[in-house]
Amino acid sequence: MSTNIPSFNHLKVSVPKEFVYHVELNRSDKLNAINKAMFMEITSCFDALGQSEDCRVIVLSGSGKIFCAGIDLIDFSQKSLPSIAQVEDPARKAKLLSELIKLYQESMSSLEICNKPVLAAIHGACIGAGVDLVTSADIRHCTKDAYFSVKEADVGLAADIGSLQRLPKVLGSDSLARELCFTCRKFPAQEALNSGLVSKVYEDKEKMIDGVISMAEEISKKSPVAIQTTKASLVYSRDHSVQEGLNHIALLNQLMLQSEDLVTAATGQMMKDKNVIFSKL
Ligand SMILES: CC/C=C\C=C\CC(=O)SCCNC(=O)CCNC(=O)[C@H](O)C(C)(C)COP(=O)(O)OP(=O)(O)OC[C@H]1O[C@@H](n2cnc3c(N)ncnc32)[C@H](O)[C@@H]1OP(=O)(O)O
Repeated sequence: MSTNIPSFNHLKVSVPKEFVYHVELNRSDKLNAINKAMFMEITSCFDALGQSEDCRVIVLSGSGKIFCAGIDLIDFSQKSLPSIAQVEDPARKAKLLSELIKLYQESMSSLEICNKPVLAAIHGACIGAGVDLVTSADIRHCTKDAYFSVKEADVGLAADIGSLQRLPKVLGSDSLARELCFTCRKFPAQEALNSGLVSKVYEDKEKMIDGVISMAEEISKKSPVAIQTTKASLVYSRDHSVQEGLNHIALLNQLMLQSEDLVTAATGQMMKDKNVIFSKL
């Protein structure tokens, strides 16, 4: 299997199966707290994997004790904010803050913008920016010891990098989303499963990683044209009317239905062939 694996300081990228990339948050000594450098690496990583024809599905997990302890509070409060605080003029200060927020937003959104499905595997705890990150993923599974916490209000800010926008849509309950955002309470695995935040709970991390990689492998064997177009349509349709979504997919498929993948896949189905090979995309 010929693969191009990007390397980063705070992310570990591996290829457990052909076309399946595994991205691990890799700052376990700080419980994978996300500092500015790591925010930027997340953007670069998902942009690169979105472009790579060797990558069809991405698994995202955290190394060490927990999935993610949120934004790196030391980096944020002792480096990023003080450097902006030195600027006196409110308009110029606001411009710098806006750039910083947008940089963090872009990082979290890079999972959603990425044209490959992103499967998040969450263990231990998923706090603050961790929730922003996983609500931007396509599929979430967790271990039975996992909990989630929209922690921003506890650290004195309104969440501004995705949770307030995506969580209500993921949960389907505006009341529950507001409860979690206002109280910052721990939201345990079983409740996350019952409310649809995750779609599967595993006994432990090892079983979860095996299970999620196996699902990723299953998806990776399907037509990349079909999978990437399906993601584009699901993401678009979530924020548009049914008719706008239908118009969008009609436009995409007037192109994609011309792909060789349609004939290859349909022939494979008719022949009951489980090992259909699709060209790289
Ligand atoms: C523009 C703004 C954009 C985004 C904003 C996002 C907001 C958020 O993300 S809000 C959430 C912030 N995170 C937190 O409030 C969690 C803080 N951490 C904890 O509460 C605890 O660490 C814990 C997760 C409950 C785990 O506790 P424990 O098992 O006792 O481990 P610790 O000894 O506390 O931590 C080990 C080690 O990690 C460092 N660390 C943990 N969390 C963070 C963090 N968020 N930022 C920086 N560092 C963190 C902790 O300091 C320890 O480091 P040592 O060097 O070993 O002391």
